[in-house]
Amino acid sequence: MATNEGKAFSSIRIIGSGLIGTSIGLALAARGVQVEMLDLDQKAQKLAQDLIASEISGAPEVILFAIPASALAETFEREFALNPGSKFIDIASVKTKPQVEVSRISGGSSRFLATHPMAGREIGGAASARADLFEGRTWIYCPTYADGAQVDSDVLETGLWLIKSLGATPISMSASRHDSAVALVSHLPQIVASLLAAQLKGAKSEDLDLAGAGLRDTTRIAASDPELWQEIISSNAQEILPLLINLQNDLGSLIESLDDPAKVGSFIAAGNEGRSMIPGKHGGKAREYTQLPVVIEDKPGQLAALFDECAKASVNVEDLTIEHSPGQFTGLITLALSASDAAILQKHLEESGWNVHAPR
Ligand SMILES: NC(=O)C1=CN([C@@H]2O[C@H](COP(=O)(O)OP(=O)(O)OC[C@H]3O[C@@H](n4cnc5c(N)ncnc54)[C@H](O)[C@@H]3O)[C@@H](O)[C@H]2O)C=CC1
Ligand SMILES: O=C(O)C(=O)Cc1ccc(O)cc1
Repeated sequence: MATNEGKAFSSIRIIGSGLIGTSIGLALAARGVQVEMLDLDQKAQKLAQDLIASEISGAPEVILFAIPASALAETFEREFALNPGSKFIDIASVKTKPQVEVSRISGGSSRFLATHPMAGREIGGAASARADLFEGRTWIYCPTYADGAQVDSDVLETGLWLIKSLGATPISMSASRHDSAVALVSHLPQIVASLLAAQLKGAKSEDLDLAGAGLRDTTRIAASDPELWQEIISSNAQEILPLLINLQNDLGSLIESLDDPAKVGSFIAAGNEGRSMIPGKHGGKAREYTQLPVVIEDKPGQLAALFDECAKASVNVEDLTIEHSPGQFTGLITLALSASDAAILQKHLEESGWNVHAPR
């Protein structure tokens, strides 16, 4: 069925039974799609297939490549020759290279949709897979090739259905635009996290014992797979290079200015500015919410009671954070709401005797 939600399908072969392939397989099987998992590594394939507990009958309607981009050309060529009636999708982290390689194969371009879910984890493998990995995330797709060729509409509609049924938001983009955007928002952060974490080599363990959330937050993705990332960075080097040169210049300026407090402050302020530009998890412009702090007692049922008050006041809580230290008898809940809802809730909580503080 072709609708504005895309074109549903009933069977898929997923080649690559790692983090992304297995996550897609889990989510599709939960929506009733028959899923066959393949992998060069028999153990990975068996684990993924056991987790997904599904099988296909007949030729797959869709073949999805969840493998490193370096393996795509050969795998696509083989599968395309064997399954001329199927539709082909990939999810690799770079998009120009797969499109160029597929377009070398006669008839390939129109049957192949290059896509990239902007979601993942730093730990690969089927064991890390999650069916909800793509919920609320953006997922880029590239319906047009650099030479002007177009992906067939049935392949496109099928890809859109897959993306939407996994809870992601599809974003259409050219492959070159994609590669330039992800150089900044994905590849540069990976490089910086890796460089930062590498500075810890040889550090004293008693120093590392002092590490707080800041070091963990800024180095989480430094745990990523070197083989996968060397390939991503090498194939997008052209887009990454100018960003690294900017970074090198900024680092050089900081080194020159370390004894100038005003200049050091302006580096930190520039970081505040950049950080504030990162949108919410659904993509799009960051929305400013009003933060309403509420101090609660550390006893069972307090959080549920607070949500009950939110329901009574008919306000919509957009987000919340909880700060609580072990041994402390209170916890700080910060609710994110629209400015008008924050004012309504503040009044309601004050009248009901809650320890609510001024919104900010
Ligand atoms: N890790 C992440 O967060 C994200 C990764 N991606 C992309 O997804 C793809 C897969 O990445 P992960 O699932 O993280 O890696 P992974 O390492 O968890 O899984 C990759 C799997 O592909 C298999 N494989 C490699 N070559 C193969 C071939 N020729 N035929 C069959 N199987 C083959 C490997 O044995 C492995 O099981 C990569 O292209 C990556 O750039 C995209 C978005 C996010
Ligand atoms: O773990 C994270 O936060 C990531 O950002 C993972 C990731 C890795 C590779 C991609 O192409 C997209 C996303």
